[in-house]
Amino acid sequence: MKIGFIGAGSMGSMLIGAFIRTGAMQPDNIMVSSRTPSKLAELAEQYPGLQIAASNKQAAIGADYLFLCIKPLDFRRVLDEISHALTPGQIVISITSPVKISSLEEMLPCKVAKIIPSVVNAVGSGASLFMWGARLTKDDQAALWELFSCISRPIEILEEEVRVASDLSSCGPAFLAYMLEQFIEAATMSTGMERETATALACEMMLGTARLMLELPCSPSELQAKVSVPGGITAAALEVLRKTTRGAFLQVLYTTHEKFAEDLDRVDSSLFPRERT
Ligand SMILES: NC(=O)C1=CN([C@@H]2O[C@H](COP(=O)(O)OP(=O)(O)OC[C@H]3O[C@@H](n4cnc5c(N)ncnc54)[C@H](OP(=O)(O)O)[C@@H]3O)[C@@H](O)[C@H]2O)C=CC1
Ligand SMILES: O=C(O)[C@@H]1CCC=N1
Repeated sequence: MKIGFIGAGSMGSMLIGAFIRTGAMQPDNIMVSSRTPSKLAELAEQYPGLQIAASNKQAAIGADYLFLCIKPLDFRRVLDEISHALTPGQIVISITSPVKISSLEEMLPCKVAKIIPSVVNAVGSGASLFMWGARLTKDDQAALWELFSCISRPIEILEEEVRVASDLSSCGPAFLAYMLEQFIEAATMSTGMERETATALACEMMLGTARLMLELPCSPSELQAKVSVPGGITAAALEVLRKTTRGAFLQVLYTTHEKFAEDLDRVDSSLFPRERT
């Protein structure tokens, strides 16, 4: 088994670490290439046995799975480097939402899957969003599903809904971290509570909230009702929160979708500069 990774940035390193820690991959089976050699050296030091490729092409040659953990506008260059080295039986996994599966299938001779991870997969939590390319067999799909089950909860989505799904699953940790930051800041500033204590309380609360909603299960409104004693403190504070944040997430989604539409155009022009411009 050979597993190639191109791109050892935030997500490439996260996936490698998560797969190794759960035993889903052995370092000896992994070969990584990236632009900045120091990041590769760090990974090799962290995971003895992990192989550093001299080029993207070397990472691609013979890989059963080849993960492309690069940003949208880096695809053209990387695909040019690796496309002739790939063969029909290999599986390329792209983790990048605005690069369409059909574009990858047009440019590569192999099978393609689009799987969007989330930073929280680092702790075996969160979802991974699955979109299948047309050339994958049922066995390929089952094997990829099993692999990602080791680090996440795989969820199949339509490629057309990748933006909103990624907003919830992959951008979501940043959005919620921002809100927790506000909450913690308010707690420490208004009462003098230690930041460490406030952070621990907020994090435990967030973990428990998500678990309760999934495991009871209960809806967000049901959970609000459970905590809000009629005429009590939570109900009063929720009113303030509703007034001050109403419509915020609509604005958030509007922003991500607008940026995504621009990215789709930019990626398309970079992948097919002559044909489609
Ligand atoms: N961050 C997140 O939470 C999530 C990100 N994604 C998607 O994953 C993709 C990667 O994101 P992320 O890891 O955060 O980005 P990073 O910038 O952290 O990582 C990208 C990596 O690709 C490397 N790279 C760039 N060009 C080349 C090249 N020509 N050959 C080889 N390596 C190259 C970069 O090298 P260098 O170190 O020199 O810059 C960098 O290490 C993006 O498309 C993003 O949308 C998806 C889900 C969640
Ligand atoms: O910020 C970004 O563009 C990426 C996409 C999903 C999470 N991070």
